[in-house]
Amino acid sequence: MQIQYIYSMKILSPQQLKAVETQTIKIQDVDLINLMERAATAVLNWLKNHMDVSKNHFTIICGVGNNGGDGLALARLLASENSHVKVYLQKNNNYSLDNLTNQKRLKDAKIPIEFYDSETKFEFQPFSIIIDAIFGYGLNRPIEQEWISIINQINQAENAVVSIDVPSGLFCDQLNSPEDAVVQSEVTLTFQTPKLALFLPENEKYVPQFEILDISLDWASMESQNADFHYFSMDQIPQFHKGRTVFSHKYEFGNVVTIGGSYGKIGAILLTTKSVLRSGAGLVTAYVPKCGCQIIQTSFPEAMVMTDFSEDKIIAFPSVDGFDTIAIGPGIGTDEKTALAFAQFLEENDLTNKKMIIDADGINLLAKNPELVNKLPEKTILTPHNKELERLVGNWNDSFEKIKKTKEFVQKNNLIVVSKGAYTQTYLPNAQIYFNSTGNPGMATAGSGDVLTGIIAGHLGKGFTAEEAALFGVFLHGFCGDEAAAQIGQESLIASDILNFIPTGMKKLFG
Ligand SMILES: NC(=O)C1=CN([C@@H]2O[C@H](COP(=O)(O)OP(=O)(O)OC[C@H]3O[C@@H](n4cnc5c(N)ncnc54)[C@H](O)[C@@H]3O)[C@@H](O)[C@H]2O)[C@@H](O)CC1
Ligand SMILES: [K+]
Repeated sequence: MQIQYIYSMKILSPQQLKAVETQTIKIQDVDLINLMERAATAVLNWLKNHMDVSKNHFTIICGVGNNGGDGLALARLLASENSHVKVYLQKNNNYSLDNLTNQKRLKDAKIPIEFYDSETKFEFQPFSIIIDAIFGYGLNRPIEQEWISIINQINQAENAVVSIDVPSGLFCDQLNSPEDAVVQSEVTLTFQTPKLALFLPENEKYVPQFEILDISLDWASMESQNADFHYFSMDQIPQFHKGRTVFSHKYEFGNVVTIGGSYGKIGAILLTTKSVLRSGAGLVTAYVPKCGCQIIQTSFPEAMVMTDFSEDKIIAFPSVDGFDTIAIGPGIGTDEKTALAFAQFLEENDLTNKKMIIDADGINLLAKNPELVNKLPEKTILTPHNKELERLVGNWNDSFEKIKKTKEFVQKNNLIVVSKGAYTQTYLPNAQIYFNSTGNPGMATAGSGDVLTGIIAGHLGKGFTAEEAALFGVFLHGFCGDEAAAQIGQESLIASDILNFIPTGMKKLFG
């Protein structure tokens, strides 16, 4: 089978989307009305995959532009599937051309349209699904005062709300102010490529989840746009598969050392070390305080163990001469002696050709002594939580400030930062930022980050570049967490489950 390699899905601005739309129309020799029909059909198909549309009632609230046009076209398609539809359209004399065309098509199909204005009181039937098609990416100012009651009625209704393309009132690439009126969707069905706003924690109440619907916009036109933000999803996976051959031996897949653990926190470095090997690396050695030796040897015989001469914490780092990949941090603690040993390690070793990942308390040790950042080998991967990241780059007031500060930090120091959370953000030194597509809230659990560190270290060992290991490691971690959640649910998911599902996840991805 010929595998089509796709490097990334670009996250485009409204202006870029408009440009892609125009180029698609030209290249594919179609009209906008055809793209609108594709969009409405994609929404219809999504609905059909999730429910029996003929047994459902839909209240479709349309605006005056092309988002509204999508809603009108959807109303016609749903009616032809014998759904019950109630169509509301904003009273106006400035409709877009294709909105007008779809109004006519509804009239021809004898589907009534009820016009609303700012005074209208909607009567939502119980259980009717509200389709929000008021504004899409064309929003260029906050929704005006007089229309706020329309949005409020949607938000206050008990009904489920599905937003088309973007929740109405939400800006695609800037933050709304908290007092703006924005539709709170259950799910947003966004066309072709996700919009930046959908990833930002500030917008969680408007977009708790989204799905991307393919409407076959011209791929080359999308690729030709300059974008700083990308979405890393299934499409990028095949290129990351580096398989084994019959003559492969363990020394080809890296020699990784994991350095961490302290009394009471040996579990963290154990999870990391196991994940390294489960990810397909050849050899792994855990470097732990003496108290960790027996624990690791007993529960994970495949690992080698070296011990510090201290019983309960690391106070001297090992020689890393024979290792190509170094993972530092899980369970290591922030004791003064450990901090000193860490500083000495970075200052006295030539790490130029080493691949390195630092997590958890390793990051806190760095933050305590910020000039140590200069001693890290290039493209060292740091995997902080927000609190740990703040210690490195300073506080931020909103997502855009976080993005700016982290981007500067990464570029200045030639590092990679994996900022963990929903849609984990990976910042590459070339200023590109990737949002991850896998994972679930059940993975916000103790030890989950330790598993991620091991997965990334394992892939570094296997010969992935730092960029590949970070992006794919984050994806795989989320993917295995999703597999685990599918089997055992999110609520009781623990980090060992993510680890135990690495084989299932890898097999599912690569066969
Ligand atoms: N991406 C694509 O290629 C396609 C997009 N389509 C749809 O087209 C939408 C974009 O359509 P439009 O550009 O017509 O824009 P919208 O339908 O989002 O908005 C309509 C118009 O309202 C005006 N407006 C903006 N902010 C306002 C405010 N606060 N109060 C009152 N009026 C305001 C603007 O002039 C804007 O053009 C997408 O979101 C999507 O739903 C599809 O129809 C077809 C293909
Ligand atoms: K919308």
